[in-house]
Amino acid sequence: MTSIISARGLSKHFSGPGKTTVVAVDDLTMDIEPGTLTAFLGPNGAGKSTSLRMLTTLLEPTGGTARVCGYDVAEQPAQVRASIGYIGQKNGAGQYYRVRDELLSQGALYGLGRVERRRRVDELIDVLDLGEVAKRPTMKLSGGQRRRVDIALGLIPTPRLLFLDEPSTGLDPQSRAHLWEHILALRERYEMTLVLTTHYLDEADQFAERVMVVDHGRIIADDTAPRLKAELAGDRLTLTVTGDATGAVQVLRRAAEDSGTADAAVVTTPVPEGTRLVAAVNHGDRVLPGLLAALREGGSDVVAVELDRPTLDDVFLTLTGRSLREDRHDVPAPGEEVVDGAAAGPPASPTTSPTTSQTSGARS
Ligand SMILES: Nc1ncnc2c1ncn2[C@@H]1O[C@H](COP(=O)(O)OP(=O)(O)OP(=O)(O)O)[C@@H](O)[C@H]1O
Repeated sequence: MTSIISARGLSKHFSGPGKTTVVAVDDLTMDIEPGTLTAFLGPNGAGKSTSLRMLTTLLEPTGGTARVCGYDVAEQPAQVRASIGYIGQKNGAGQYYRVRDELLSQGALYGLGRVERRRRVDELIDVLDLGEVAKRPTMKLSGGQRRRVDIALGLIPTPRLLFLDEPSTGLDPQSRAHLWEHILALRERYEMTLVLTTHYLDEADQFAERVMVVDHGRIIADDTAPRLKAELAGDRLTLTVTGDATGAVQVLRRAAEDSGTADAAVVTTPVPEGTRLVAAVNHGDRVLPGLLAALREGGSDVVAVELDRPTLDDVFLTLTGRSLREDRHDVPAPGEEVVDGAAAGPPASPTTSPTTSQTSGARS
């Protein structure tokens, strides 16, 4: 199948403080198949937005090449922009305009005729569940509703490929879940390819078919979430045993080694009932029955068992020695203002700017 995105050695360097260079993206090489949902997952400053901004032609790469929807991002930016949608991190709808009017203006900007424009806007209002707020000015909407208006703006020209930069950041869990329902429904309805960035481990885990883990500008892992978890982070098995735990430690260590885990160390902690033993094992569900039988045979008395499945955070921890959760802190990139709901007009023209709901000035 022909890739809808194909990047080779894409990189972006910025000038940092003094005479330093910030390598924001380093040698990004990947192919993305049409119809897939890919998530770039990584901590603040990992290079996720910069990657998206190069692929959407908002930033000129320092090196490397990329083709998006069959067009070269450097040589044919107008064609790339006409084929994609891009929803940036900031809210883009004009604060004082009513939602429906804002969407209609975007339709006019993209050259849709009056009838087609209305049809498209009404369809998006319906699909994105904006009917109740369609006559309200954007500034009177909740964060989740505004994000849905942003997405509607980005979808006016029916792009085949939609880029979303942190679509749900800052929303409460209920609004996030609601927004995701819409994103998934839109994907199905318009058969779009989606590429998004996120800090949320659960979102990448649950919704993306492919997770690209990014750290310090590089892709450090790229696979489905189940495979990343199975291959890079074992299950965590916790046993509580009474009496002398020496034999149980040996049995557990052997089981962990046999399961092929990268680190078969057993951590022991005294607890009121006896000793708690913790080890990483691969395929804990399959290991557990045999392990319990071996412990019983060896005379160990197991009083409690817990099996924790790995998360993508465990994957990140294995790869980097750091937790994504600890890395998370909301800081703006240099040169970026923190403006909640910053008003930004629609793109200057459909051929000079991508379908964006964000001010499209490059950061470089
Ligand atoms: N215009 C700029 N000038 C200098 N450095 C920049 C600029 N834009 C981004 N950077 C730096 O490039 C690196 C990658 O930034 P980027 O915004 O791509 O990260 P990110 O993974 O999207 O982070 P976040 O999750 O916070 O949005 C960071 O070190 C950032 O500070």
